[in-house]
Amino acid sequence: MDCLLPKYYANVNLVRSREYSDYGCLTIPWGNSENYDVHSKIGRGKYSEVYLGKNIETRVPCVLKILKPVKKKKIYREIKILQNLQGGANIIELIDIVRDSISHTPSLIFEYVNNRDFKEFFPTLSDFEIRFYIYETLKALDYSHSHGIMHRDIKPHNIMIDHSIRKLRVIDWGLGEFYYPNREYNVRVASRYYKSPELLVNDQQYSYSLDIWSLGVMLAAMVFKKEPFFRGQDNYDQLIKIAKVLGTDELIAYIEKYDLKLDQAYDGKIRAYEKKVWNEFFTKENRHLISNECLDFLDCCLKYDHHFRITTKEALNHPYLAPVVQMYKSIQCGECRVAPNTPEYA
Ligand SMILES: Brc1nc2nc[nH]c2c(Br)c1Br
Repeated sequence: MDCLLPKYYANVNLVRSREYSDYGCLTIPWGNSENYDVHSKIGRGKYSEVYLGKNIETRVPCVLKILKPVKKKKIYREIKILQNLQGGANIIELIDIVRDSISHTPSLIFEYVNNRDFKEFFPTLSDFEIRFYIYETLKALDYSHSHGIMHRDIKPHNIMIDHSIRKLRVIDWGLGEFYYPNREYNVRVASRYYKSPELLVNDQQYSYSLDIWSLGVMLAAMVFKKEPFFRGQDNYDQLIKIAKVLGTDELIAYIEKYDLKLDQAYDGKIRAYEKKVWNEFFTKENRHLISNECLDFLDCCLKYDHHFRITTKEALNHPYLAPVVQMYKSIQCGECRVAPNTPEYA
Protein backbone atom coordinates (compact mmCIF):
# COMPACT_ATOMS: atom_id res chain seq x y z
CA MET A 1 0.00 0.00 0.00
CA ASP A 2 1.67 3.22 -1.08
CA CYS A 3 1.77 5.59 1.86
CA LEU A 4 -1.15 7.95 2.06
CA LEU A 5 0.16 11.32 3.21
CA PRO A 6 -2.07 13.99 4.76
CA LYS A 7 -3.64 16.22 2.12
CA TYR A 8 -2.14 19.32 3.75
CA TYR A 9 1.03 20.19 5.68
CA ALA A 10 2.70 16.79 5.06
CA ASN A 11 6.15 18.26 4.51
CA VAL A 12 6.22 21.46 6.58
CA ASN A 13 8.89 20.09 8.93
CA LEU A 14 11.03 18.88 6.03
CA VAL A 15 11.24 22.33 4.43
CA ARG A 16 12.08 24.08 7.71
CA SER A 17 15.49 24.18 9.36
CA ARG A 18 16.31 21.13 11.49
CA GLU A 19 16.48 23.46 14.48
CA TYR A 20 12.72 24.12 14.17
CA SER A 21 11.69 20.63 15.23
CA ASP A 22 14.88 19.50 16.95
CA TYR A 23 13.93 19.97 20.59
CA GLY A 24 16.99 18.10 21.79
CA CYS A 25 19.08 21.23 21.86
CA LEU A 26 16.98 24.00 23.30
CA THR A 27 18.11 27.30 24.72
CA ILE A 28 15.70 28.20 27.49
CA PRO A 29 15.58 31.89 28.36
CA TRP A 30 15.09 31.20 32.09
CA GLY A 31 13.09 33.85 33.92
CA ASN A 32 13.07 34.53 37.64
CA SER A 33 10.56 32.60 39.79
CA GLU A 34 10.75 35.44 42.35
CA ASN A 35 8.70 37.55 39.93
CA TYR A 36 5.57 35.48 40.58
CA ASP A 37 3.27 34.92 43.53
CA VAL A 38 1.60 31.51 43.63
CA HIS A 39 -1.99 31.57 44.87
CA SER A 40 -4.56 28.77 44.49
CA LYS A 41 -4.31 25.41 42.72
CA ILE A 42 -6.64 25.41 39.69
CA GLY A 43 -5.76 22.15 38.03
CA ARG A 44 -3.58 19.07 38.10
CA GLY A 45 -2.72 16.44 35.57
CA LYS A 46 -0.50 13.43 35.05
CA TYR A 47 2.45 15.65 34.23
CA SER A 48 1.85 18.92 36.10
CA GLU A 49 0.15 20.92 38.83
CA VAL A 50 -1.44 24.19 37.76
CA TYR A 51 -1.80 27.28 39.95
CA LEU A 52 -3.33 30.70 39.62
CA GLY A 53 -0.70 33.32 40.35
CA LYS A 54 0.26 36.94 39.85
CA ASN A 55 3.19 38.85 38.52
CA ILE A 56 4.48 40.52 41.69
CA GLU A 57 5.38 43.78 39.95
CA THR A 58 2.43 44.26 37.59
CA ARG A 59 -0.15 42.34 39.73
CA VAL A 60 -1.36 40.82 36.44
CA PRO A 61 -2.87 37.34 36.99
CA CYS A 62 -1.08 34.43 35.37
CA VAL A 63 -1.09 30.63 35.43
CA LEU A 64 1.87 28.67 36.71
CA LYS A 65 2.18 25.14 35.33
CA ILE A 66 4.65 23.37 37.61
CA LEU A 67 5.91 20.36 35.66
CA LYS A 68 6.33 17.06 37.50
CA PRO A 69 9.79 15.56 37.03
CA VAL A 70 9.40 13.75 33.71
CA LYS A 71 11.88 13.01 30.93
CA LYS A 72 13.74 16.21 30.01
CA LYS A 73 13.03 15.44 26.36
CA LYS A 74 9.28 15.70 26.96
CA ILE A 75 9.65 19.02 28.80
CA TYR A 76 11.85 20.41 26.00
CA ARG A 77 9.33 19.19 23.40
CA GLU A 78 6.46 21.08 25.09
CA ILE A 79 8.56 24.25 25.40
CA LYS A 80 9.78 24.04 21.78
CA ILE A 81 6.22 23.53 20.51
CA LEU A 82 4.92 26.46 22.58
CA GLN A 83 7.77 28.68 21.34
CA ASN A 84 7.09 27.71 17.70
CA LEU A 85 3.35 28.40 18.04
CA GLN A 86 3.51 31.68 20.01
CA GLY A 87 1.38 34.39 18.45
CA GLY A 88 -0.74 31.87 16.54
CA ALA A 89 -4.53 32.25 16.59
CA ASN A 90 -5.95 31.11 19.96
CA ILE A 91 -2.68 29.51 21.04
CA ILE A 92 -2.15 29.96 24.80
CA GLU A 93 0.51 32.63 25.43
CA LEU A 94 3.69 31.41 27.17
CA ILE A 95 4.83 34.40 29.22
CA ASP A 96 7.88 33.00 30.98
CA ILE A 97 9.80 29.85 31.93
CA VAL A 98 11.21 29.72 35.45
CA ARG A 99 12.97 27.07 37.46
CA ASP A 100 10.96 26.40 40.60
CA SER A 101 13.22 27.45 43.48
CA ILE A 102 12.28 24.37 45.56
CA SER A 103 11.69 21.52 43.11
CA HIS A 104 14.09 22.88 40.47
CA THR A 105 11.70 21.53 37.84
CA PRO A 106 10.73 24.04 35.18
CA SER A 107 7.51 25.97 35.62
CA LEU A 108 5.74 27.44 32.63
CA ILE A 109 4.04 30.81 33.14
CA PHE A 110 0.99 31.36 30.91
CA GLU A 111 -1.53 34.13 30.35
CA TYR A 112 -4.61 33.62 32.57
CA VAL A 113 -7.98 32.79 31.01
CA ASN A 114 -11.06 33.23 33.21
CA ASN A 115 -12.36 29.80 32.24
CA ARG A 116 -15.57 28.14 33.53
CA ASP A 117 -15.84 24.37 34.00
CA PHE A 118 -17.02 23.06 30.62
CA LYS A 119 -19.43 20.61 32.30
CA GLU A 120 -21.48 23.58 33.52
CA PHE A 121 -20.66 26.02 30.71
CA PHE A 122 -21.09 23.95 27.51
CA PRO A 123 -24.77 23.07 28.20
CA THR A 124 -25.60 26.81 28.30
CA LEU A 125 -24.36 27.46 24.76
CA SER A 126 -26.67 28.30 21.82
CA ASP A 127 -26.36 26.76 18.35
CA PHE A 128 -24.39 29.79 17.09
CA GLU A 129 -22.12 29.88 20.15
CA ILE A 130 -21.17 26.19 19.67
CA ARG A 131 -20.35 26.89 16.01
CA PHE A 132 -18.35 29.96 17.09
CA TYR A 133 -16.17 28.07 19.63
CA ILE A 134 -15.63 25.13 17.25
CA TYR A 135 -14.48 27.69 14.67
CA GLU A 136 -12.11 29.34 17.21
CA THR A 137 -10.68 25.92 18.17
CA LEU A 138 -10.14 25.07 14.49
CA LYS A 139 -8.21 28.34 14.03
CA ALA A 140 -5.73 27.17 16.68
CA LEU A 141 -5.55 23.65 15.20
CA ASP A 142 -5.07 24.94 11.64
CA TYR A 143 -2.28 27.22 12.88
CA SER A 144 -0.65 24.31 14.74
CA HIS A 145 -1.01 21.80 11.88
CA SER A 146 0.29 24.37 9.33
CA HIS A 147 3.35 24.66 11.58
CA GLY A 148 3.87 20.89 11.47
CA ILE A 149 2.56 20.17 14.97
CA MET A 150 -0.17 17.77 16.21
CA HIS A 151 -1.74 18.58 19.61
CA ARG A 152 -2.73 14.93 20.41
CA ASP A 153 -4.80 15.76 23.51
CA ILE A 154 -7.77 17.80 22.28
CA LYS A 155 -10.64 17.64 24.79
CA PRO A 156 -12.83 20.21 26.60
CA HIS A 157 -10.36 20.30 29.55
CA ASN A 158 -7.75 21.75 27.19
CA ILE A 159 -9.99 24.43 25.65
CA MET A 160 -10.02 27.49 27.94
CA ILE A 161 -12.89 29.92 27.28
CA ASP A 162 -13.58 33.34 28.84
CA HIS A 163 -17.16 33.70 27.58
CA SER A 164 -17.50 37.32 28.74
CA ILE A 165 -15.05 38.38 26.05
CA ARG A 166 -15.59 35.42 23.69
CA LYS A 167 -11.91 34.46 24.16
CA LEU A 168 -10.75 30.86 23.52
CA ARG A 169 -7.28 29.41 24.01
CA VAL A 170 -6.03 25.87 23.35
CA ILE A 171 -3.78 24.79 26.22
CA ASP A 172 -1.63 21.85 27.32
CA TRP A 173 0.71 21.11 24.41
CA GLY A 174 2.51 18.53 26.58
CA LEU A 175 1.49 15.66 24.28
CA GLY A 176 2.15 17.69 21.12
CA GLU A 177 4.52 16.28 18.49
CA PHE A 178 6.12 17.26 15.18
CA TYR A 179 4.64 15.49 12.13
CA TYR A 180 6.94 13.70 9.70
CA PRO A 181 5.65 11.64 6.71
CA ASN A 182 5.72 7.88 7.30
CA ARG A 183 6.92 8.23 10.89
CA GLU A 184 5.42 5.78 13.40
CA TYR A 185 4.07 7.48 16.52
CA ASN A 186 3.18 6.32 20.02
CA VAL A 187 -0.53 5.46 20.16
CA ARG A 188 -0.68 6.02 23.94
CA VAL A 189 -1.72 9.66 23.54
CA ALA A 190 -4.95 11.67 23.96
CA SER A 191 -7.48 11.06 26.72
CA ARG A 192 -9.58 7.90 26.57
CA TYR A 193 -12.98 9.34 25.56
CA TYR A 194 -11.29 11.40 22.82
CA LYS A 195 -8.95 8.70 21.45
CA SER A 196 -9.36 8.12 17.72
CA PRO A 197 -9.71 4.66 16.12
CA GLU A 198 -6.10 4.71 14.85
CA LEU A 199 -4.88 4.95 18.47
CA LEU A 200 -7.19 2.13 19.55
CA VAL A 201 -6.17 -0.29 16.77
CA ASN A 202 -2.48 0.61 17.05
CA ASP A 203 -2.18 2.31 13.64
CA GLN A 204 1.04 4.18 14.41
CA GLN A 205 1.30 6.02 11.10
CA TYR A 206 -1.25 8.64 12.08
CA SER A 207 -1.11 12.39 11.53
CA TYR A 208 -2.83 15.72 12.21
CA SER A 209 -6.29 14.18 11.67
CA LEU A 210 -6.11 12.65 15.14
CA ASP A 211 -7.00 16.15 16.45
CA ILE A 212 -10.02 16.35 14.10
CA TRP A 213 -11.47 13.11 15.54
CA SER A 214 -11.13 14.50 19.09
CA LEU A 215 -12.78 17.77 18.00
CA GLY A 216 -15.64 15.79 16.41
CA VAL A 217 -16.19 13.83 19.62
CA MET A 218 -16.25 17.09 21.60
CA LEU A 219 -18.78 18.60 19.17
CA ALA A 220 -21.03 15.50 19.32
CA ALA A 221 -21.10 15.80 23.12
CA MET A 222 -22.01 19.51 22.86
CA VAL A 223 -24.81 19.27 20.28
CA PHE A 224 -26.38 16.01 21.57
CA LYS A 225 -25.85 17.09 25.22
CA LYS A 226 -24.21 13.71 25.94
CA GLU A 227 -20.89 14.19 27.76
CA PRO A 228 -18.76 12.22 27.02
CA PHE A 229 -20.20 11.06 23.71
CA PHE A 230 -18.23 7.77 23.68
CA ARG A 231 -17.76 6.59 27.27
CA GLY A 232 -15.37 3.63 27.19
CA GLN A 233 -14.55 1.82 30.44
CA ASP A 234 -11.04 1.17 29.10
CA ASN A 235 -9.19 1.54 25.80
CA TYR A 236 -10.77 -1.66 24.41
CA ASP A 237 -14.28 -0.70 25.45
CA GLN A 238 -13.64 2.73 23.94
CA LEU A 239 -13.50 1.19 20.43
CA ILE A 240 -16.61 -0.89 21.18
CA LYS A 241 -18.53 2.25 22.18
CA ILE A 242 -17.46 3.90 18.90
CA ALA A 243 -18.47 0.80 16.88
CA LYS A 244 -21.89 0.79 18.54
CA VAL A 245 -22.52 4.20 16.96
CA LEU A 246 -20.50 4.20 13.72
CA GLY A 247 -21.11 0.50 13.00
CA THR A 248 -18.77 -2.47 12.69
CA ASP A 249 -18.69 -2.77 8.88
CA GLU A 250 -16.66 0.41 8.28
CA LEU A 251 -14.34 -0.43 11.21
CA ILE A 252 -13.54 -3.86 9.73
CA ALA A 253 -13.09 -2.28 6.29
CA TYR A 254 -10.55 0.19 7.78
CA ILE A 255 -8.66 -2.55 9.65
CA GLU A 256 -8.52 -4.83 6.60
CA LYS A 257 -7.54 -2.04 4.19
CA TYR A 258 -4.33 -1.31 6.10
CA ASP A 259 -3.82 -4.87 7.30
CA LEU A 260 -4.09 -3.75 10.92
CA LYS A 261 -4.25 -6.34 13.66
CA LEU A 262 -6.95 -6.09 16.33
CA ASP A 263 -5.61 -6.84 19.81
CA GLN A 264 -6.80 -10.32 20.88
CA ALA A 265 -8.57 -8.56 23.76
CA TYR A 266 -11.25 -7.72 21.17
CA ASP A 267 -11.80 -11.38 20.19
CA GLY A 268 -15.53 -12.00 20.20
CA LYS A 269 -16.16 -8.54 21.65
CA ILE A 270 -16.76 -6.72 18.38
CA ARG A 271 -20.16 -8.00 17.40
CA ALA A 272 -21.83 -6.78 14.24
CA TYR A 273 -23.20 -3.36 15.18
CA GLU A 274 -25.42 -1.47 12.76
CA LYS A 275 -24.30 2.11 12.00
CA LYS A 276 -26.72 4.31 13.94
CA VAL A 277 -28.47 7.25 12.32
CA TRP A 278 -27.86 10.50 14.12
CA ASN A 279 -31.57 11.12 14.83
CA GLU A 280 -31.40 8.30 17.40
CA PHE A 281 -29.62 10.90 19.55
CA PHE A 282 -32.18 13.69 19.07
CA THR A 283 -34.04 14.81 22.18
CA LYS A 284 -36.25 17.82 22.83
CA GLU A 285 -33.39 19.32 24.90
CA ASN A 286 -30.82 19.15 22.06
CA ARG A 287 -32.93 19.50 18.91
CA HIS A 288 -32.31 23.27 18.65
CA LEU A 289 -28.55 22.66 18.38
CA ILE A 290 -28.77 20.16 15.51
CA SER A 291 -28.87 20.99 11.81
CA ASN A 292 -28.13 19.03 8.63
CA GLU A 293 -24.85 20.90 8.21
CA CYS A 294 -23.93 19.99 11.80
CA LEU A 295 -24.57 16.28 11.14
CA ASP A 296 -22.60 16.47 7.90
CA PHE A 297 -19.71 18.16 9.78
CA LEU A 298 -19.77 15.34 12.36
CA ASP A 299 -19.70 12.72 9.57
CA CYS A 300 -16.64 14.48 8.10
CA CYS A 301 -14.78 14.44 11.45
CA LEU A 302 -15.82 11.03 12.78
CA LYS A 303 -14.45 8.78 10.05
CA TYR A 304 -12.64 5.57 11.10
CA ASP A 305 -10.05 6.00 8.36
CA HIS A 306 -7.99 9.05 9.34
CA HIS A 307 -6.85 9.54 5.72
CA PHE A 308 -10.40 10.53 4.78
CA ARG A 309 -11.21 12.82 7.69
CA ILE A 310 -11.82 16.52 6.93
CA THR A 311 -8.72 18.69 7.45
CA THR A 312 -8.66 21.89 9.55
CA LYS A 313 -8.58 24.07 6.41
CA GLU A 314 -11.57 22.25 4.87
CA ALA A 315 -13.41 22.30 8.22
CA LEU A 316 -13.02 26.09 8.49
CA ASN A 317 -14.85 26.31 5.13
CA HIS A 318 -17.58 23.79 5.99
CA PRO A 319 -21.22 25.08 5.73
CA TYR A 320 -21.73 24.36 9.46
CA LEU A 321 -19.34 27.24 10.25
CA ALA A 322 -20.57 29.59 7.50
CA PRO A 323 -22.60 31.68 10.01
CA VAL A 324 -19.38 32.35 11.95
CA VAL A 325 -17.47 33.29 8.79
CA GLN A 326 -20.39 35.57 7.87
CA MET A 327 -20.29 37.19 11.32
CA TYR A 328 -16.58 37.97 10.94
CA LYS A 329 -17.17 39.37 7.45
CA SER A 330 -19.92 41.66 8.73
CA ILE A 331 -17.60 42.93 11.48
CA GLN A 332 -14.85 43.61 8.98
CA CYS A 333 -17.19 45.56 6.71
CA GLY A 334 -18.46 47.46 9.79
CA GLU A 335 -22.01 46.34 9.00
CA CYS A 336 -22.80 45.32 12.54
CA ARG A 337 -24.73 47.79 14.70
CA VAL A 338 -24.01 46.30 18.17
CA ALA A 339 -20.61 45.71 19.73
CA PRO A 340 -19.47 42.24 18.63
CA ASN A 341 -18.70 40.96 22.11
CA THR A 342 -22.11 41.62 23.66
CA PRO A 343 -24.69 38.87 24.26
CA GLU A 344 -27.12 40.59 21.82
CA TYR A 345 -24.52 39.97 19.14
CA ALA A 346 -24.17 36.21 19.36
BR1 LIG B 1 -2.43 27.21 30.64
C1 LIG B 1 -3.86 26.94 31.77
N1 LIG B 1 -3.94 25.75 32.35
C2 LIG B 1 -5.00 25.53 33.15
N2 LIG B 1 -5.35 24.44 33.84
C3 LIG B 1 -6.48 24.71 34.50
N3 LIG B 1 -6.90 25.96 34.25
C4 LIG B 1 -5.98 26.50 33.41
C5 LIG B 1 -5.84 27.73 32.79
BR2 LIG B 1 -7.10 29.10 33.08
C6 LIG B 1 -4.77 27.95 31.97
BR3 LIG B 1 -4.56 29.61 31.13
